This record gives sequence, C-alpha cells and structure tokens, in this order.
Amino acid sequence: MKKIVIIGASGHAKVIIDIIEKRNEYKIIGLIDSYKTHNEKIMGYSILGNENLIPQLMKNQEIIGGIIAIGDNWSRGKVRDLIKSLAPNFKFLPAIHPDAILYNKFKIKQGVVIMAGTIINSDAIIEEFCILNTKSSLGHDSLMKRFSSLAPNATTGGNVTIGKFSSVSISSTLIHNIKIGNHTIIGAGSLVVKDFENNIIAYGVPAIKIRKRENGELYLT
Ligand SMILES: CC(=O)SCCNC(=O)CCNC(=O)[C@H](O)C(C)(C)COP(=O)(O)OP(=O)(O)OC[C@H]1O[C@@H](n2cnc3c(N)ncnc32)[C@H](O)[C@@H]1OP(=O)(O)O
Repeated sequence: MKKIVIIGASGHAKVIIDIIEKRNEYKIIGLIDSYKTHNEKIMGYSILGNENLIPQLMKNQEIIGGIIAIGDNWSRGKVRDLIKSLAPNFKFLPAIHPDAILYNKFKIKQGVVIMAGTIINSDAIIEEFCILNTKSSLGHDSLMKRFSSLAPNATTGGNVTIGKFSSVSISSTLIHNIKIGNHTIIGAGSLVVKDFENNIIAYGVPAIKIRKRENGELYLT
C-alpha cells in the first residue's frame, strides 16, 4: 500500500484519518504539524515533525504525498505553498468519504476533502483544495473556487458560486443563483438571498453585510 502523511493534527485531521482508514487505499505513516509536540499521538499516529521533514520522508520512507487536513482556508493555502516549495513532487491527495454522494461524472481535484453525508449534484464543479464538510450539499451547476469550504450542514441551491478562500459556515443556506466573492465568510445559521462581494463577513436571516475582513483573518476560533 502506498505511504502518505496527514498534514495537520486537529479535530479536522481526525475526521480525515477516519476517511483514509475506511477507504483502505493508503498507509498513513504519521502526521506533520508545526504546533504539536514531536511524537505526540493522535488516533494512534505519531506527530513526526513539521513540513521541513517532508523531503526527507519522501526519500527515506518513500511517502508519495498526503492530505492537508487544515480546516482554515487561508492556512491550508499557505501550507500548500510551503510544501510545494519544499517538495515539488509531493502529491496532494483528496479524501472522499465512501458515504458521500457524487454525481456520475464528478471530477475529483487534488487536495479536495469531502466528508460523510455530503451531496454534490449534477454539473457542480469543485476546484482544488476545497472542503465539503459533514452533510453539506452543493446544488447542480454550482462552482466552488479554490480553497473555499462548506461547513457541516451548509446547503446551496443550484447555480451558486463560492469565491476563492470563502467559507459558508455551519448550517447556512444559500438560495439558487447566489454569488459569493473571494475571502468572504457567511456566518453560522445564515439564510443568503442576495450576492455578497469579496472580503466581507455576512450573517443573519436574511444575511446582511456585517463588516469587511482582511485576507486570512481567522473565522474558526
Ligand atoms: C466540524 C467543524 O467544527 S467546522 C466549523 C463550524 N463552525 C462554523 O462554521 C462557525 C464559523 N464562525 C462564525 O460563523 C462566526 O460567527 C463568524 C466568523 C461569522 C463571526 O465571528 P466574529 O466576528 O468573531 O463574531 P463574534 O463571535 O465576536 O460575535 C459578535 C456578535 O455577532 C453575533 N454573531 C456572530 N456570529 C453570528 C451569526 N452567525 N449569526 C448571528 N449572530 C452572530 C454574536 O452573537 C455577537 O453578538 P453580541 O455583540 O450581541 O454579543
């Protein structure tokens, strides 16, 4: 079985480890994390070190790549860029739960994570490194741009666009034809009935613009 690492050691990483174990396609040799203690164990897997260790693991342990298990969209992008610069041949694998429902011709791109109970409907496009969290639902003909995410139970109607690095938070609903700009956060439990531009936080029922936000501002603390 091909060997991989998981990058990240949070609760999100635990859910991804469970997906990999269920699919039984890759052997996880350990976790990569910059913040947790070396050799600390998560779900039985040791933290091996930080991203700088990856070139050595590719050479000595023959890992082929791994999955970036970082929920924050901006941080996931930064870590992807770092690994790409350290190890250009590292394969950024997807993690797709066997109980996700994907339309027949769905194309899986690198780094995409799709969790249990998610539904992706016909002709929806999901770009690289997006997360579709537990029981989220993406409507037909919708587009999720790179590094965007749907939190658990987030739902979109058909023909929706979610911009780069943007996040639709837990249990929010977007009606059909909505367009969300880049780096925008739709807060938890919102009902979105109009478009929102780049770099804002919006929430409520119906959702309204609350304030501006900078690229990379935290939203999962
Ligand atoms: C598996 C997983 O766990 S995946 C992660 C799941 N979690 C999520 O999706 C949550 C994402 N985060 C959110 O939705 C946050 O509420 C954010 C990012 C939109 C807003 O966060 P902040 O700007 O830090 O808001 P903050 O917490 O300081 O609250 C400010 C005020 O807005 C209110 N508020 C914050 N979010 C919302 C919301 N979604 N709806 C209504 N009111 C809200 C707060 O109650 C507070 O009100 P108050 O001033 O009267 O006390």
